[in-house]
Amino acid sequence: MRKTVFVLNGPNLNLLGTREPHIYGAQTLADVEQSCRDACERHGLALVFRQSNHEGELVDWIHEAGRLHAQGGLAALVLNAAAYTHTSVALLDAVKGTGVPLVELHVSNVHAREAFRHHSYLSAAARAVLCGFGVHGYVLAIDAIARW
Ligand SMILES: O=C1C[C@@](O)(C(=O)O)C[C@@H](O)[C@@H]1O
Repeated sequence: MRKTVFVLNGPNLNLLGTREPHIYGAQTLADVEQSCRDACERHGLALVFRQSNHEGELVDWIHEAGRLHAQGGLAALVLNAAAYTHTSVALLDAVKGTGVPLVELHVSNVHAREAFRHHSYLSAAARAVLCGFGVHGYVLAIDAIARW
C-alpha cells in the first residue's frame, strides 16, 4: 500500500511569500505544496497537505494522521507548527497520544532568532528536527522519510 506523508502547517504560514520574505522567502504555501507533491510523487508516496491558523484543528488533523498510522498507512507527519511550536502542550500531547512518527520542521533557523523561539514543545516527541533550509526543508524532509 502507498503510504501517506501528512504535511501540516500552523498559523500564519498561509502568508508565505508575503510574510517577512527576508526570513521566510518568496515562495507561497501553494508553491511549497507543489514541491511536496512532486517529491512524494518521485518516491511513490501519497500526500496530505494542509494549513490552519487554529490549534484545535491541528490537533484534530494529528488525530487523523494517528488513525492512518494505526492502520499502517502513514509514512510520517511533517509538522511546521509555527508559533504553536513554542506554546502548545496540546500539539505535543496529540503527537504523543497518537504515536505518529514526527518530523518537526521550520523554514527559518529558529535558534538564530529571538530567545522565545529556541524552545520547542514538540522536539522531545520528534524523530527528526529540521530548520533553516528555507522552504526547501519540506522536500528534504520528504526525501529523508522515503528512506526510513
Ligand atoms: O511562524 C513561525 C514559522 C517557523 O515555524 C518557521 O517555519 O521558521 C518559526 C516559528 O518561530 C514562527 O512562529
